[in-house]
Amino acid sequence: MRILLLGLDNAGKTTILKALASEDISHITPTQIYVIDSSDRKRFEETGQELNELLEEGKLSGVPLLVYANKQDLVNAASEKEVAEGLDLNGIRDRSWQIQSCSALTNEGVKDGMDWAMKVMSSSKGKKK
Ligand SMILES: Nc1nc2c(ncn2[C@@H]2O[C@H](COP(=O)(O)OP(=O)(O)OP(=O)(O)O)[C@@H](O)[C@H]2O)c(=O)[nH]1
Repeated sequence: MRILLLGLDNAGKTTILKALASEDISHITPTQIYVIDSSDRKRFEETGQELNELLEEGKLSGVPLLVYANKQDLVNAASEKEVAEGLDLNGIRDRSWQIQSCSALTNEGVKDGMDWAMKVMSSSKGKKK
């Protein structure tokens, strides 16, 4: 049971981990979770490039991807749709993926992302070697 929690510096990974610590995540299997600081638009291109490199990593091939559009509590946060467009997520065709807006600070949306991860992993159980 493994989750990769990735993202640029300052995206909110540690804060999401802390938010998740109060949730039951004992049933999660390999899922890639990518964290975006939705308020930091000038780094969308950089974070998109990093994500694309990860998607090309052979060891992560086919691994479901959850993108947390974090820091939604900030007034200047980009919406889920804007983040998806900024990172060209609609071009991802080789795996299940989902974007989830959240605020690790207020805990909003964090569990919804995990619920998706659990659902997608339980439905793909047995399909992987
Ligand atoms: N407003 C707001 N701030 C957040 C949120 N999540 C994280 N932060 C803040 O953003 C900063 C970076 O958060 P971290 O959780 O340390 O980010 P990280 O991705 O672990 O950063 P690195 O250790 O640099 O890789 C901290 O000041 C957090 O308090 C959020 O949802 N909303």
